[in-house]
Amino acid sequence: MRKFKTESKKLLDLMINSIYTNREIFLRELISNASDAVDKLYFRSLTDPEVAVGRDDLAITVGFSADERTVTVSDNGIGMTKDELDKNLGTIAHSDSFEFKAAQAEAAADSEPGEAKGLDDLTDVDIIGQFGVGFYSAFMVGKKVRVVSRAIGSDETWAWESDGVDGYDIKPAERAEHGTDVIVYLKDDTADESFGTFASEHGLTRLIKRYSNYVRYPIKMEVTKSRKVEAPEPAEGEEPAAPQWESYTEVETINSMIPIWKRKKSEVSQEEYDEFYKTDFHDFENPARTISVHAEGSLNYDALMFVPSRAPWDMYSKDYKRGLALYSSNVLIMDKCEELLPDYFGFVRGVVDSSDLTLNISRETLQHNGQLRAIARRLEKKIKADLVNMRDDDREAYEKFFEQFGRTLKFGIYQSYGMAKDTLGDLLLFYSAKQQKMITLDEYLAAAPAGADSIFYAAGDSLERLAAMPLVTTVLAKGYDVLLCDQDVDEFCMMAIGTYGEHAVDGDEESKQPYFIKNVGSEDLGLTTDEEKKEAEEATESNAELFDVMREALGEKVERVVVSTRLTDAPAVVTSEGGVSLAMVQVLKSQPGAEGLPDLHLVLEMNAKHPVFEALRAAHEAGDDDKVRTYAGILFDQALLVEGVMPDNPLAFAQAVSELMK
Ligand SMILES: Nc1ncnc2c1ncn2[C@@H]1O[C@H](COP(=O)(O)OP(=O)(O)OP(=O)(O)O)[C@@H](O)[C@H]1O
Repeated sequence: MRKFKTESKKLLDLMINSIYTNREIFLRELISNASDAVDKLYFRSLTDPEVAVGRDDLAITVGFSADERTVTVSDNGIGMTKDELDKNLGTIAHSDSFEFKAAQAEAAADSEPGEAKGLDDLTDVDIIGQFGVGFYSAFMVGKKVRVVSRAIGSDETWAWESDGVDGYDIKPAERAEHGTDVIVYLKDDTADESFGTFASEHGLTRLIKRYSNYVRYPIKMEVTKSRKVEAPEPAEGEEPAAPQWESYTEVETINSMIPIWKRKKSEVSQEEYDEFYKTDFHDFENPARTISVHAEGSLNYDALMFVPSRAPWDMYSKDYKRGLALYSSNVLIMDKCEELLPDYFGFVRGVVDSSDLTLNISRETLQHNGQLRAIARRLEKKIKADLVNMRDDDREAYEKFFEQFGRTLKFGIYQSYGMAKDTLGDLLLFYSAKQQKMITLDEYLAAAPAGADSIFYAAGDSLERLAAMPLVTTVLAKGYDVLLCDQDVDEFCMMAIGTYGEHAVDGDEESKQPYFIKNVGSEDLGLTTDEEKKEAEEATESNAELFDVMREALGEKVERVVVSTRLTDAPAVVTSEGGVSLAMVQVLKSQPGAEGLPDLHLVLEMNAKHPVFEALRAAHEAGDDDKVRTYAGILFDQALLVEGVMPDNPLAFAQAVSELMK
């Protein structure tokens, strides 16, 4: 027996047991090797007139025997001589494929222009192997592996055999033509693992489809089918016999071969894209958008991405895993590569294929992901551009998209503390109280009165309620629009955006200022003239005694009672100082771990022109402060109710109102 030419058996052991965590990938590795072997032969046929094989003759065959517990991967590729078997399979981490690739790259660099010699000229050749370890993954599932190979142009066949522990034997064998059979003798089943399941039609077709669907040579397998047996015509008067079925076998190509993402967009119909999306991403609806990218240059990759029509049911659960499927040279590396998508575009599904990636040894994780990050950045730009197109060219579709995924975009801004606002800000839609439809921030600004320097919004839990809120109606009455925000994330998102775009100050193009995003319920909107402010301050002062009584009656609930500058119809309103609005506190309260909430600084603002205010003054002047206290409580509670907030003590409110009715 020959010993493995590696420093220690430990390396092999380590490899089999630790590098690959996922045992089923052994088939992917063996098929990739077979694909490399046929690719090499094809390459040889292009340069060596002695080798007469056509591309159509080349194939990979997968077979199994349930009784003998074997899985076989065969190819009619380049094959290996006795020496090559020894060198390639006897030395761990020796990759002939890698050397082949390097040699071709060198040839390409040296060749004269127009001289088709290097691998780069032959885009039809695409070698997958590079580390010289993939083959050994067969020992993760096999107790013995036998490789029968005949090199092209040789009349000798040799069989390499090993149990993957100490070493291997190479002995003469028989094979009709050039190529290689790798026969894996599956390990015995254990209580935890059933290796036998690999030796089944279902098990193998599943793995081929999953990992090797886009290998560019046909992967053939004998599959069992059933057909109806032609029954003889029943004799006169006889009932026709029940239909009989028989099973038969047929060799089928299991993989689909041509990756749809490598085809030019102009050559693929939308129906084909839709079918691919629905089959591969298990959706029953067509995608809302299809984004196909073919990049050549410093980074080479193909990407095919889809925006689903509907958010998957688990989209907003913490178990949802974002990511694009990552292929390298047509072989699946990873189902969901998170690094390829930012969180806020996590709803995008799709595939990226790049032969440029430096894969680490197990191909399951990527060692140097600088390239990956560069691809991710470009994909992000593509997705953004596509969404902008949809927003501008197909507004109805965009609004549907936003209904499904707008929350994700808003979270993206909030979670990035506003950093992502340049990417996402112009994609947002909010309900305009004035225009009564969904609009973008830019559309808000375009319709704003001359000189406007802010974007106003109101947050709460229902659009109807928000539209009727005095805080909103007064701003509308002044000719400004208010964006009505009814999602829990809205106010957080607005605060994270903070400012948006910019405008010239007093017509001076040199000095630009951003538009401030302001909550009508918690910020000075800058809509009051100095005179109005002064008037309100004086009115507050002259009613100081009355307001003291009211404030005391309300205890801790309010910081101050003042005359409002913003009210038109309503008798009173509750606003908040310090940036945290009433609506936001409601959202925070509903979250788990709501303790430690920021202190609210509430202000009861009174409408000095409202008859209720007159009634309060009259009661106070008549010395009836009990009435003042009751009214203060009712006013405060009803102002909360108008904003959709439940008073602390609804019963007391109801009793006070009933009392008044008597
Ligand atoms: N079916 C095959 N036909 C011809 N040569 C093969 C076959 N399978 C393996 N080899 C040879 O054995 C070498 C080692 O294979 P192995 O799978 O361990 O590494 P690799 O394919 O080069 O790299 P990787 O670890 O990235 O898969 C290959 O480079 C190739 O030269």
